[in-house]
Amino acid sequence: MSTDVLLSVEAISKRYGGLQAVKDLSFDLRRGEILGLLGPNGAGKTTAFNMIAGYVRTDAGRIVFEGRDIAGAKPWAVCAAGIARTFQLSRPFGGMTVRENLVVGHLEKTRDRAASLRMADELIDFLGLQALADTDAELLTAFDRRKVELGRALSTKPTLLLMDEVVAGATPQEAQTMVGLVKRVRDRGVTVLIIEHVMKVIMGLSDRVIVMHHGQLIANGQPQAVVREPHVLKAYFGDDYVNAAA
Ligand SMILES: Nc1ncnc2c1ncn2[C@@H]1O[C@H](COP(=O)(O)OP(=O)(O)OP(=O)(O)O)[C@@H](O)[C@H]1O
Repeated sequence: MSTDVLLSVEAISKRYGGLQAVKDLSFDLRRGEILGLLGPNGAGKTTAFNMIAGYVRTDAGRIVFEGRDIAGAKPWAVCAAGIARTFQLSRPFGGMTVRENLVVGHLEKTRDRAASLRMADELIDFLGLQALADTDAELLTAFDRRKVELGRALSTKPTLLLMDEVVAGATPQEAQTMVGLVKRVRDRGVTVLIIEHVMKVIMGLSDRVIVMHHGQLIANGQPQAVVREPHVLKAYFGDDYVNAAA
């Protein structure tokens, strides 16, 4: 892993009416790392994520990607700059096969149909979806739809991939498969920022984790060390847990 900073989030904030969803959030993402974003429900993770992806406008702060401030850029411009995302709820295009779903994102960038088809087949192999390549994506299991979702994000050839809860509702075996896939995504040279509730998954996957609580960053470091910090335990489990553990 290099120490080269790919993304620098600098004091971003977002308020919804009386609620400060994200407050002065700053962190760096190094090229080639898998960074886990943790935090209890309502901590502001999805809002922060959506600000980076251009789906939510920042009230303040800068989001510097490859040296350029992209705060306020529209989702398509963020994608064109090299940032792709997956959604919590996978929504492949129905009425289109798995292969067609994977062609679309790439075709938008290149307009080269032959190259897009080659790339789709390469992604189908990568994701282990060979047997389902010609199946309507709407007919897939929830987990296979998630794989297609990942494939669609990868089809745009991102430098940075933002992943939102990729193992929600998955069986332990499926979660294991997804962890392996995300590691191989990184091995392809893609940097990953991942929101995940399942602690075991994030611990096994992340090079580093950051923790949000009430819209603010409360921890940043090695997964094993961060989850032992008393204020992180308190944010997750409340005072009783910390007192009981003491
Ligand atoms: N569009 C919105 N309008 C008003 N309030 C919002 C909006 N989006 C999020 N919020 C509020 O902002 C706070 C942060 O929400 P956010 O979804 O970012 O948290 P989260 O950490 O992703 O939570 P979860 O783990 O439950 O997905 C919450 O209190 C939420 O209710």
